[in-house]
Amino acid sequence: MRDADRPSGSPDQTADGSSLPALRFGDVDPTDSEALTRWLRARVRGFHEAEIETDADLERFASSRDRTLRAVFDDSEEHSEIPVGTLSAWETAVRLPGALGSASRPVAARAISAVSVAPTHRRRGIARSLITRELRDARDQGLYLAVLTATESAIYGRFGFGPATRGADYALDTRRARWMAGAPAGRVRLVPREELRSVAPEIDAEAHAQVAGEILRWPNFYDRMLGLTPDRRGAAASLRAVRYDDESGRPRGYALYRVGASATDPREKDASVIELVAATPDAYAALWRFLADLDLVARVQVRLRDVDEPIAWMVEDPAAVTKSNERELLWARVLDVPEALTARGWAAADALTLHVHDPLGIAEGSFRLSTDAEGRAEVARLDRPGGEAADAGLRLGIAELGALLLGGARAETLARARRVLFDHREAPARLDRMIGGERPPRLSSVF
Ligand SMILES: CC(=O)SCCNC(=O)CCNC(=O)[C@H](O)C(C)(C)COP(=O)(O)OP(=O)(O)OC[C@H]1O[C@@H](n2cnc3c(N)ncnc32)[C@H](O)[C@@H]1OP(=O)(O)O
Repeated sequence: MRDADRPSGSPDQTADGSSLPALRFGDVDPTDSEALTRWLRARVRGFHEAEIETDADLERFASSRDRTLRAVFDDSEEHSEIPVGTLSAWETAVRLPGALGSASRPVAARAISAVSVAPTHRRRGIARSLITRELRDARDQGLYLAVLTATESAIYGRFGFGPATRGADYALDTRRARWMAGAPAGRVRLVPREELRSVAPEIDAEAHAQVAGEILRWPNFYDRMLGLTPDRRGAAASLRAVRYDDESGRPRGYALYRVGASATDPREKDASVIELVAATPDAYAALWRFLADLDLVARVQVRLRDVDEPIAWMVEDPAAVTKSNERELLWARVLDVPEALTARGWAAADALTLHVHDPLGIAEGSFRLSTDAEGRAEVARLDRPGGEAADAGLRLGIAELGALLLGGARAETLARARRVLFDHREAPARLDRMIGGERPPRLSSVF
């Protein structure tokens, strides 16, 4: 490779271990458009997506310019300027549960995405090396949590990620929708999509504070969601936006939807909801009623909602609502146990010992978790594991702790699955009471 062809950025070191010879790990400068394009070509190749050919294709990945782009290069390749491995990372805020009854708390976390390896280089440990480095780097930067959404759920448990939120899809049969309560007093207005751009982040912030699990959405997220970016303009032509204003005229919710031919019956139409965000129960009810009342529409379909979405309780006939495709979405990886446990709010005062195993050795240890009636926790590292564990102690992996942290999994269930082991039978239930669980955590977007 000629020097001029060398990828920009600064490959930092040779790969670790003899299993990865001739590979260089380095960061790509996202402000160098040629280097960024090469990185993106590797990324789309890894995900089997269409090649990057036009500026509009590049625009699809505009958020990459604000991220740390990791790359692995193979100098023995003919086109060695194109990475054989990619990973992107950025600092985000994830919402952890607040103390009982209070708002969820945004805490800093490393978000990881775009993990891909060239089809020619799979199963040689490249992804393992990229992910392990990223987790250690995040911990060294003082972050105590890493998060991702996965394409395949079998991959990330081995790196200490636990499934932390679950979501489900719903369909409402509009012909069977008879409402249990009267219509809210506010107003639903059809608005140009551009108009939602300024209010959507505010409504999101209010709605997301009511649940754990959401991550901070980035500016380009809104532009793309609303169809305002060049690559989305065509598809956005059929996108409609509505906003709900409460009685005082304050925007409290919005929905984005499109009406199209039904997948199940060509004579009918479905409303597919791209986004429905409600900061109040009135906003939620009004937006659903608006969607269900749309002429020509036989079904309203929504994706990635709560696992116990209220819509089924709003209609007389619960069978008018079909739930499907329940699945995990956010994966959480604890990098520092005391910091992560003290960052969330707790629901009951108690004390337990946790013996945490970490296959990567990043956050391993034994800890005494004490919570008080105000929802605060103190966590002490135990120097002599075992010595203080005469009381109820629990043994669990770091992935199980990640699943429990946001309240999306129950220690009792994990104990029955033998993924949480206990000295005293009541210990898992005590941990569950401390964790609480007013509303299951939820993430509404893939990243
Ligand atoms: C957060 C995100 O970005 S999610 C997106 C993930 N990327 C994709 O789905 C794109 C298509 N797939 C790929 O590019 C690659 O196959 C990757 C990134 C999933 C894996 O890359 P590889 O370099 O082959 O993985 P690597 O060799 O490091 O394997 C790491 C471990 O994961 C396991 N693994 C890798 N892929 C899979 C899979 N698809 N299903 C189950 N296990 C897997 C390996 O067996 C290995 O296990 P071990 O270390 O315990 O023995």
